[in-house]
Amino acid sequence: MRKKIVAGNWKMNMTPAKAVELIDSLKNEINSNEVDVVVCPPFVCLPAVLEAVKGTNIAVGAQNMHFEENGAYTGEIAPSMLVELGVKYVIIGHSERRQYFAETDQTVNKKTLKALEHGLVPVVCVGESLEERQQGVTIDLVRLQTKIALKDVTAEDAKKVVIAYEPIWAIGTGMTATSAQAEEVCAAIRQVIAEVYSKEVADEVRVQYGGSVNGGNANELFNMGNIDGGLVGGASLKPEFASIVNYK
Ligand SMILES: O=C(CO)COP(=O)(O)O
Repeated sequence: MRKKIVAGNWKMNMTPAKAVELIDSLKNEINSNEVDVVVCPPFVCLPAVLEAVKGTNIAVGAQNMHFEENGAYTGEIAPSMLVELGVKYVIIGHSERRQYFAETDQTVNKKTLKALEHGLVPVVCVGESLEERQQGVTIDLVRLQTKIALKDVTAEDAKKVVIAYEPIWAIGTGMTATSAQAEEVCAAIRQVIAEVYSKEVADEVRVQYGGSVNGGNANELFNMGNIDGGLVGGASLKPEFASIVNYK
């Protein structure tokens, strides 16, 4: 049985002080061991958040990292820097990074490989735009994004990867995908993993849904057979995040 995983992507919000306040308000509400809980603050908030979550079940992720070990990449963060802090997860290839920061399926693949090499769990984001959905290419596109992200990843490593299906049209819009739409694509992601690796690997990989998840819709979404939790944006900045984690 796959353990559910609910992650909060804070995006470019919060300051270290505000981050600690949020963790303090969440930590008494989040105490179940049934769900893996992750918060992904901005880089500068990581030390404060890592300190604040000590003694809780909340793990910490980063929102991005570079695929090189170190070097002349002004403004970038290397995997070893995250590992040394105690970060366990890293979001890779969020649609906002693909859209605004020129990330491609190829850089997503390089980052996925590098994260795994460093023992970080990559949360690889895939998903279609509204135009692509209307063109009927959602499944083809998401299959391709998943395949390229996992190129050269071994079967053992692939089991550790989390895939987040985030339809771009559902992000920050309040237009959540229906549970049937989300389930269809998450099932297709699992199917392509089975084709590339095996059913055994596909059965272990966790596939999240992201896009306007909130306290009201988490329950229905997360109870679908192929949806193993969520990647939450806006609602992860509020105490509501606890009700998403405790969705049952
Ligand atoms: O992009 C998202 C999480 O990575 C989803 O954002 P919202 O939950 O704000 O729609």
